[in-house]
Amino acid sequence: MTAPALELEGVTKSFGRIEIIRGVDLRIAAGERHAIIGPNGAGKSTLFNLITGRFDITSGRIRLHGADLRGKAPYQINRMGLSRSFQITNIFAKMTVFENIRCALLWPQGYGYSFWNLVHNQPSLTEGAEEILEQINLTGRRDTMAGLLSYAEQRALEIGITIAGGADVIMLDEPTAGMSHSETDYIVDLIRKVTEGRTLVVVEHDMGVVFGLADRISVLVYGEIIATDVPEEVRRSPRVQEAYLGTALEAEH
Ligand SMILES: Nc1ncnc2c1ncn2[C@@H]1O[C@H](COP(=O)(O)OP(=O)(O)OP(=O)(O)O)[C@@H](O)[C@H]1O
Repeated sequence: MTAPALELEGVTKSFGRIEIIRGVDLRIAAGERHAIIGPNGAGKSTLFNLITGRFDITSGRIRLHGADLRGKAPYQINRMGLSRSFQITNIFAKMTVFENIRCALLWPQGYGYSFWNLVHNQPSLTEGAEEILEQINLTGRRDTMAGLLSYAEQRALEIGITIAGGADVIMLDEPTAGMSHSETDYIVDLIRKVTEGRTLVVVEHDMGVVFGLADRISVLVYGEIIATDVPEEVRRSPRVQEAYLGTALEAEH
């Protein structure tokens, strides 16, 4: 049997004396699109930061394709095939869209930005960058300064940067935050397209996005997963309704 793309076993995280993540077990299969939802302060961002190596876990295990992530730095986890979004802060506003993607392609090859000139004309990088631009629908904005893109386009670029390294597990933290309905639809389509054949873990507040995108959903409440299931079952679960979804779905309308 192949190992899950991501596996959490009894994961806890305490800040000082307060336990924020309280024994999370989760298995996400390769190719699955998985959403983590829950009320404010439930610990979603903390869990995200534990998986990506930004925070150390207090106890438990996290495995990526069977490999234990304990003690690994975020860049090492990235090289093991997991890439996360950093919202728009990862974008170089004064570089073009194309240059942003090409930079992102350089990182996993071990080049720093100081080598930029050396690789300026490397054809495989140029081709790779063009391919990603196509996937994120920004070919027409190739030579635009990233800082001049619309908000939704910047988020699309951010997703392009996230997938550029070739990671097969993609983690997105609230990819549609602050978007209008039409921008949200645009980004959801794009996420669906670029995560085809990859594993997606998404933390998201917009229930329309979650139910439209996820194969399975985990509901985190006070640092514990109270349900992991397909969207219909999660929606039907009385426990989830009571703890979270009733109010979250009402907030949608
Ligand atoms: N570095 C930290 N030190 C101490 N407490 C923290 C730290 N980071 C988060 N917390 C606390 O952990 C709890 C969970 O926070 P977290 O941001 O993970 O929740 P969340 O589910 O992502 O919330 P939201 O939906 O509002 O983004 C909160 O009570 C928060 O105050």
